Amino acid sequence: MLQTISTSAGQAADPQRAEPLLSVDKVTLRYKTPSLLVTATENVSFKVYQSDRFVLLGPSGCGKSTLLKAVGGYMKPVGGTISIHGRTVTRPGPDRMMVFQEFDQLMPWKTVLQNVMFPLVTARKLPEREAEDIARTYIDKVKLTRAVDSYPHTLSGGMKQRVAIARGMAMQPDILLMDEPFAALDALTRRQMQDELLQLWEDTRFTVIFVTHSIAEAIKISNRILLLSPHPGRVKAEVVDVDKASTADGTAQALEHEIHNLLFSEPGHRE
Ligand SMILES: Nc1ncnc2c1ncn2[C@@H]1O[C@H](COP(=O)(O)OP(=O)(O)OP(=O)(O)O)[C@@H](O)[C@H]1O
Repeated sequence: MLQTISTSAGQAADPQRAEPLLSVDKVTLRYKTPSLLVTATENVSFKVYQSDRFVLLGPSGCGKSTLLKAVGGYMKPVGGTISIHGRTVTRPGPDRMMVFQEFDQLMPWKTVLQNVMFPLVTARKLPEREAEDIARTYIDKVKLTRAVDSYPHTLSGGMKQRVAIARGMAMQPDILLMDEPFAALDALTRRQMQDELLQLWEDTRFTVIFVTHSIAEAIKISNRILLLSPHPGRVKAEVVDVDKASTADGTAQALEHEIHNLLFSEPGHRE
């Protein structure tokens, strides 16, 4: 099992899949505030392939969300490049849809159907009829058929996250970017949503980058995990073939233990 962990700084390549969908190459990301310059990530490299369930994992402040924002095109690297299908990312686009942790990412004055249709009509410029058909398909996939005409304030947190996932997936992006989408849910709903996400993946084999600071969630959701250390975020190791490890008896716990040690092994570090 331990051979699935590579400490070669996010460069683990899969010879079976030569062309990565996304390449993050030596990326440094900084925030400028009036009083200081914060380096969120430094020299981070990784590759994401078609149908990967790629997890960015690390303690609070290691730059997971910042990396996701940069892949989304909302932030420009001060060093390095991010490219999709070989084209440098310079701005947000419908090829990268984001799902956030917050439950208020839906438009409260629109129904579930209207929320899911919105980017299809505005960004993809689809006719209403076609947008509605696609939206209904994805609303069915996330098991919200009966709530299609409901407004967000009448839905539970888990249902709202399902709508956000349906809205992202309906756009059929190259990559779905998920920033701790289940972190604000209760433990039971969270587990249920993880199972549903995996079922959706079995169904459509979409490519997803998923941010979490839960090691157990990372192991359950992913096929590959990038481990980041904080202040500034640097690649600590990459775990490949996670799905094989997590389905073998007792291996998931051993892997969880191993990842925990890798992430929190520095002297004096607190979780
Ligand atoms: N808008 C901002 N302005 C200045 N600094 C920021 C800003 N957003 C994040 N940072 C800093 O950048 C670093 C990385 O933050 P980021 O939110 O990407 O980490 P994270 O790994 O996603 O953390 P968490 O798990 O707590 O969400 C932190 O030191 C944070 O304080």
